[in-house]
Amino acid sequence: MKLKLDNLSCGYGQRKVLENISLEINGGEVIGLLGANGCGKTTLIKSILGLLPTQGGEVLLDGKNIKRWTSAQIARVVGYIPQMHTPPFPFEVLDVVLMGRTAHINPFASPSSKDVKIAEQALEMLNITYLRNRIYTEISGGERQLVLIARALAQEPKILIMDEPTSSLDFGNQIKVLSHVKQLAGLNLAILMSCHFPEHAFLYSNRVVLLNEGRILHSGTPGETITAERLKTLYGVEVEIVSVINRLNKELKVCIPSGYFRPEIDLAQISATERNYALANY
Ligand SMILES: Nc1ncnc2c1ncn2[C@@H]1O[C@H](COP(=O)(O)OP(=O)(O)OP(=O)(O)O)[C@@H](O)[C@H]1O
Repeated sequence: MKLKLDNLSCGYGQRKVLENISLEINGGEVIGLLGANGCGKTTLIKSILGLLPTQGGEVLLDGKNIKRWTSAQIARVVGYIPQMHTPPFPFEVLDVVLMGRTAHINPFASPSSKDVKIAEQALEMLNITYLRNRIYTEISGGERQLVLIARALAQEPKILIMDEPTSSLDFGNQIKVLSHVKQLAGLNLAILMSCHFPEHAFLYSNRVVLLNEGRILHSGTPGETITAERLKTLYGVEVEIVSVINRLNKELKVCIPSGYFRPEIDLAQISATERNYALANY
């Protein structure tokens, strides 16, 4: 299944946030959406999902304008993991995950034992079976994030859209979740994921889209697209991109801030203002 954005413009009321966004996502691909706070990542995601009216252009799902798909049809193929989610009722975790099955269940039917099994498998896959009977409103932000990912997996979507899926996860869970995302792409899911870390995009995405000043600054493979110069344009900081070889002899790229962390500076050799600046930014 393919998701295509054709010259999409989006924003709020009269206010334009993004324009001329054209992009294609195919099964088997992970696309990383990178950009500074407020550049429009969530706005784009909400516009794709029809949660925000578009201001121009088209969103095409398998070649058909998404406006011509019913919400039930969309829910059967597109999974969405929002940045934050506060449910109005204190549901049990398993019930939250079962909500992912809604589009597959007849309107007045209860979840079948097959649905419960799929929901339990999703919990198991993310190693959070221990949360099964906990109350969703009484677990941590990171745990909720994992539950939302389980809910999206239980939905068995063809396209998965994730808004900063690792934002409240600890270091280990970030790696586990992103590795899992990559595995899902291996099962032919098309995945669009906004993220704040270029290194995550290097490690887990096939393509990267850089958003800046309301447009796509560049898109392409992570290696070709994420450069120190473009990160400076995006985030306003100097970084060095360094290649390292891991123990499996695979080349990995890491981004190291430069200009802010300068242990080589001899504090005795610089002015008081420079010293204060260096110490403040150490
Ligand atoms: N409901 C809204 N009404 C009007 N403007 C909004 C609304 N929500 C967001 N904006 C504005 O739209 C712009 C893009 O916001 P958006 O949330 O898409 O950014 P983002 O890239 O997802 O940011 P972050 O990385 O901080 O999550 C920002 O200038 C923001 O202030």
